[in-house]
Amino acid sequence: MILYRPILQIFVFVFLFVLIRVILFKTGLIYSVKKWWRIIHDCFHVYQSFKVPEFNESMQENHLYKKVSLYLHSLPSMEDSDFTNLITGKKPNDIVLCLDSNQTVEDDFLGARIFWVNEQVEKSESNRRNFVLKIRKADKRRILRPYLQHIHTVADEIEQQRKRDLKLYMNVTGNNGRWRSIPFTHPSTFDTIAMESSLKSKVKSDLESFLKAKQYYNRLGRVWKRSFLLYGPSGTGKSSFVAAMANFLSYDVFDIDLSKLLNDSDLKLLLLQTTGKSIIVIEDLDRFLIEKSTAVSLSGVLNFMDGILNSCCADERIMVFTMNGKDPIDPAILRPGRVDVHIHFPLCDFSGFKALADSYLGVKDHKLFPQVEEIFLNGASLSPAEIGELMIANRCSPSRAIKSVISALQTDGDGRGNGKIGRRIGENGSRKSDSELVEPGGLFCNEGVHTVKDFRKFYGFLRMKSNRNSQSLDSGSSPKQG
Ligand SMILES: Nc1ncnc2c1ncn2[C@@H]1O[C@H](COP(=O)(O)OP(=O)(O)OP(=O)(O)O)[C@@H](O)[C@H]1O
Ligand SMILES: [Mg+2]
Repeated sequence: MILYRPILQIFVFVFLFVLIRVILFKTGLIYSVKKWWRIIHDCFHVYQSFKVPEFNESMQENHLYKKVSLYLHSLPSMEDSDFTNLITGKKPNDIVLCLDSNQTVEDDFLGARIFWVNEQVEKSESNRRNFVLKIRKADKRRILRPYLQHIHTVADEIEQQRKRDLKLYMNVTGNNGRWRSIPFTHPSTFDTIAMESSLKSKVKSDLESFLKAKQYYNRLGRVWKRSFLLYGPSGTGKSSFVAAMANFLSYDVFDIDLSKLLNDSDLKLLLLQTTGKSIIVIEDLDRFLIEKSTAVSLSGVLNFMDGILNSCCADERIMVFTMNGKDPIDPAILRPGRVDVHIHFPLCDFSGFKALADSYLGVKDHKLFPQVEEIFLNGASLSPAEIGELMIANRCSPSRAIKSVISALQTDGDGRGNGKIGRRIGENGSRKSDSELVEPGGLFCNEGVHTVKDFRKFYGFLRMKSNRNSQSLDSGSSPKQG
């Protein structure tokens, strides 16, 4: 009888509605309901799948795979997944979400629902990974292309952001083995370095295969590190190469200045404070070893090179040592295991000159090239830094730039390629005072530096400036570059 009364009916209805709502939301049953609803709904739709494999048929990396991975890991819906992995990020306090194998992530684009499955196929020895995109056939024509474009854009932005966030750490005297960091903004990439292209590709694939070899190193009982020795005369691109490696890997750089360390334990302390996914650099190691201008003992350096100190850290480390020459160095220091990859940075030859002319002057061929080639064949050579600066100084006129390189090769560069001269820029004690006389503004077009002597003054000035910068790091000056 009571139920027939309309007011009570409404009251009971509202009460039940609120009760069901509270139960659904409080218990999380709403998610199950939504899921079932979707399953039923999907029965009335036809889906189409697109696979994005990690490698193509010739086992080369599929760049789209990396972009999709970056994109998916940035989706807010990752947090709403039923199951996902939590791992530590690049910085010690970072926790990032990481897709689990066969996990499905949902995305919305222009009103269409899209599903991504992180597929892992275990085939005998090798693990194959794919992302599978599932999209309704009805939505495909409308959204597939713009959606893929959207992924490209977002992934590129994330990549840029990551690069922007890279840090250059330097050790500072009297700071108890502590690091000081500044943003790492060095623009050098493997593309901007004039070097044999096959060597560049080898280094890139060496780095990539090292990054994937964590389990392999573990199985062998080895610390997951890879050491590179970059050696060659001054101004041949060693420091630029380190920067290119960091940009390629998106790794932070820890630049250890041995002269600022007070003892071996300082070095240990510094190493223990480095984070994973980083490049640890010691520049001019030969100078420290020969001149003994550091308080760190040889065994301290060797322990560092062996990776014993790094063994407490599971994350990968790349170590890079630069030297002007490895001849005066005890071969034990450079034995395999301590240094895995040796890369020689020679003075410029004709092909290096052409690469520099292409990037600095935008000139692929020129009527003066045969003359330049002949001079190189006669054994003349200059460092890429010297040639590069002459080109920058005369960049408004490629002919004048090439002529200035020719005259520099004929005067200062004669025989350097044969090691007859081989003098390092900066060895000359009077260089600093010379360099102060040069106005950097005077380098530009028309008033350019035309001889290698002028250039050396300028280069000395840059080196001196960069030294000043690194000394005044505490006051937040720009990073040491080059
Ligand atoms: N192979 C190269 N390709 C393009 N640019 C180069 C190359 N080598 C040197 N340079 C240019 O010359 C300048 C000096 O190079 P860098 O500092 O890398 O030389 P380096 O070998 O580290 O010298 P040093 O031994 O004196 O430290 C940089 O501005 C860089 O752009
Ligand atoms: Mg250098």
